[in-house]
Amino acid sequence: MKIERIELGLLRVPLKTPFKTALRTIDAVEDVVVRVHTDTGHIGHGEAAPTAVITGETRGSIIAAIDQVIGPRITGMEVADLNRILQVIHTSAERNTSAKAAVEIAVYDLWAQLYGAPLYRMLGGGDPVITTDITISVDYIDKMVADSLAAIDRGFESLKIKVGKEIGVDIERVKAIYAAVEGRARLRLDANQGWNAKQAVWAIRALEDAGVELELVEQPVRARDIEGMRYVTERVHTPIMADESVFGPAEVIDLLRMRAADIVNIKLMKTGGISNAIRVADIAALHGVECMIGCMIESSISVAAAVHVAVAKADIIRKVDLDGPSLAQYDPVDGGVTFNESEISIGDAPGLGIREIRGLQPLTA
Ligand SMILES: C[C@H](N)C(=O)N[C@@H](CCC(=O)O)C(=O)O
Ligand SMILES: [Mg+2]
Repeated sequence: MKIERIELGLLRVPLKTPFKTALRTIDAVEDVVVRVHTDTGHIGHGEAAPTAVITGETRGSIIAAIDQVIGPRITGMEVADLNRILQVIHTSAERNTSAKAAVEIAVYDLWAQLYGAPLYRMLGGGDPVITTDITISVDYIDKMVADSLAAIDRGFESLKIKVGKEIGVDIERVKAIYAAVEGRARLRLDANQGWNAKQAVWAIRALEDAGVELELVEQPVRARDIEGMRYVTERVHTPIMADESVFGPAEVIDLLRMRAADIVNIKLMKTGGISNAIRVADIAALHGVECMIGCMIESSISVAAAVHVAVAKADIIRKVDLDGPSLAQYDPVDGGVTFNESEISIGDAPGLGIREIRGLQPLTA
């Protein structure tokens, strides 16, 4: 099975409600889809989310990186030579992690198809059913309480509450949600870099003192402020999770050596795909640190790949934030992984199992 050409498309799926964080507001999945064609007629699927505020990538930069840099280098290569292809993808450019992720995911999809097995089995196997949390956007307090209760009605038992705006209001937001859902859902907070280190310690201690039980607080301070991450981690009881501070293996080694977080959030769009996601998980495990697997605003193409990784690395990846498809108005993918609110399950189809993507706008051939 040889790679013949790479086709790019644009996918737009409106969200049920605008997704609001301390970093941005967005109302649709607007991702670049990769279809890697082979001489056997098999097609591998991948997806890249342009999240400029986190990875620095835009739709244009992703298209250019794949079309002009990564694509031409892997064309003609044998899918069976997976490790060589991965090396070419990762040495073809610095950064551009979402562009690399999209191509890597498509190549892994083909590699598993080549051997006729679902991808998670090729990655080591596991129980093909997992449970995700859902994100509650930062908003007015009453709206966040109502959204949290609606999520519980949909069957979600774990809520990821976005904060990181007006710190005093953040504390009130979390107290109000906790009072409304206590005993019915676990709460995780994600400040998306919105606080500084002293503010974070103050806010988290205020919540601890008020008896609010939090499973974790994600990325309280600026991505580059690793000292700040350590400052917060050392001073609060609540576990602190690194998200934007950690992209790939090198950052996770530095961060964990400094003991600057208790948990690591792995995202394929930050690691550059599956191979480094597995490395990050293994490095975290060596440090005795557990991981979450998360996503950007992505559809069920790239999130499916993250699900396969989550299943295969379930011993280390103990928390799941793969709610992209649940936030979207519909699932544009036929086949693949089944996203049924909080429950996500993988079938027996080879690779990612994607048969068709509805509404894909072709870009190049
Ligand atoms: C969608 C997921 N639950 C999430 O919150 N992901 C990111 C933000 C993604 C984005 O802005 O696209 C996170 O910070 O964890
Ligand atoms: Mg986050």
